Amino acid sequence: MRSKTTTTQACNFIIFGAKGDLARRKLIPALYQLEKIGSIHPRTFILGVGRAEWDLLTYIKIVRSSLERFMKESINENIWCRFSKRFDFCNLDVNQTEQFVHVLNKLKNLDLLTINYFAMPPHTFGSICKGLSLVGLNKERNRIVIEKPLGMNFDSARVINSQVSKYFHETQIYRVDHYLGKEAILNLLVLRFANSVFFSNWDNNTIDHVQITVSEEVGIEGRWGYFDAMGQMRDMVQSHLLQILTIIAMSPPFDLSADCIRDEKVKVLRSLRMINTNTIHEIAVRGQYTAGFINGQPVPGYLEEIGSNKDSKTETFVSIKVNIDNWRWFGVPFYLRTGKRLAMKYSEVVIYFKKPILNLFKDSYSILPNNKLIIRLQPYEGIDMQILSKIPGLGNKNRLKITNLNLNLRKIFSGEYILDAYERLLLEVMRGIQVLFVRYDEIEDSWRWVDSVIEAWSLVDGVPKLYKAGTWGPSESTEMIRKGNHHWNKCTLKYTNI
Ligand SMILES: NC(=O)C1=CN([C@@H]2O[C@H](COP(=O)(O)OP(=O)(O)OC[C@H]3O[C@@H](n4cnc5c(N)ncnc54)[C@H](OP(=O)(O)O)[C@@H]3O)[C@@H](O)[C@H]2O)C=CC1
Ligand SMILES: O=C1O[C@H](COP(=O)(O)O)[C@@H](O)[C@H](O)[C@H]1O
Repeated sequence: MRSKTTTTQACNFIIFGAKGDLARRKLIPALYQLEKIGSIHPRTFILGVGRAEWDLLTYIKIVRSSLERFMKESINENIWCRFSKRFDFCNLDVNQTEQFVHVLNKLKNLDLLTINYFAMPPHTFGSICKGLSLVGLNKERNRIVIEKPLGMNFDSARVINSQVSKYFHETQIYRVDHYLGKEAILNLLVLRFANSVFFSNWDNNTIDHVQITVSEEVGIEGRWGYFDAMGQMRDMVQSHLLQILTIIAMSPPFDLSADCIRDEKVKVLRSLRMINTNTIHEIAVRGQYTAGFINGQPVPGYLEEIGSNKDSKTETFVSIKVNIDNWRWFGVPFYLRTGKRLAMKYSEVVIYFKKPILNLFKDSYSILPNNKLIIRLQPYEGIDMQILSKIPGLGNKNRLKITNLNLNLRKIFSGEYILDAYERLLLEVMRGIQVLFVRYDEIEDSWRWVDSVIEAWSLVDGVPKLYKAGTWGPSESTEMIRKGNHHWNKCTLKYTNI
């Protein structure tokens, strides 16, 4: 069984950077899946744009080979027949803005709304916007989609924001953070605001601390140049982890409109306590992986990766204690942890509730453990609630045990089609809904805080702590959280009933 199909209005969907990795790996397969579930309007037209001198036939072959290579399933010929007819290709160097008329000439129906997806490096965004405006494709109903990294600090993010906002209004700009397209992240809003048990127990009166872990098994996958300039703080914390944090920490929006939700997220970002050279040692750890084993296979260290410059001090791991100085969260640490080449690919949010103020069960537990709400984001989306229960039986003593209420969302909703992040995000752009996209001020405010961390690191010592690939990061990370009398939740897929 599939979810009900969501249809979208007809559009011209232009992919700038059609030859690139993002277009081939993510966008083409996502568009095909939307075709498959009937979510693309019959009159929607897809135009690839790039510097390659391809004719239409060559481009169609590239589209097909992208599906063969990057889709998990094989191509259905009926769907392919419909899908492949939508495409055309336009040869263009986007720096030659006077040539954008060629793009316009390729569009069969100028009455349709145009969605411009910039699968291109950020330094080209200004030219593309200018070129589009020269041929009138920045009209009010048209949209642009841009991808991270949006800058590498506050100043460069501002430059990008001002380049695009010169030609497009904020309501036309869709900034992708693909984590916002993940089903489990969307479910956080429902969990928090549709369930009074959580809604009314979500602040510093009831919550002790929060942990957010996004661990990866992959290394840098041949992206040395990009990654070494960024590091895990800019690549993952500034975007995905801070987005998860804002959704967990935001106050209830008064409706589900994009601006209402984003207003609340921005308030959280503005409340993040800045980091400085006095605090950095105690609350932040950065690491870099050395050679080790992932799933039993040997993997090289960061400095042995292809393209490495051997003495890089870029971090591939970050763990950090974040303080939110607002009324709801003052005194509740949010611990973030993310790294490449860790023990397993696993993302979760763990909410540790406060312990009861009196312990009536000292015969079983000298100190009662916290109730934990574990929200598993990937893989195997689900929710676990750990509570204490009495072990059945006679006897004078109460014997208690931590038990687990487990929701495996994939199993419960096994009949439903779960959209992949890019499928969801492309659908939302076509529907014109901006909730799952990041507003300019979220980008700028998250950079402001990230800059404070990176600057403090640059002013203290310059070396990341080493950790072996296949572990949970440097021992200093365990030490950092232990200083707050906490310890990292042991990531496990034990309760998922896969
Ligand atoms: N790949 C991914 O999964 C992700 C990528 N991103 C971001 O998306 C952007 C694109 O990434 P990715 O696809 O990996 O990069 P690639 O280098 O693979 O592709 C970029 C494309 O841009 C084209 N291009 C560059 N300059 C021009 C120009 N002047 N005129 C026309 N075309 C031009 C290139 O064309 P040519 O082939 O002719 O050089 C190339 O096809 C980057 O900012 C990246 O950080 C974000 C998230 C995920
Ligand atoms: O944006 C990025 O995300 C990926 C991780 O994404 P996921 O969906 O596989 O969890 C990360 O590997 C990459 O470095 C980063 O640029």
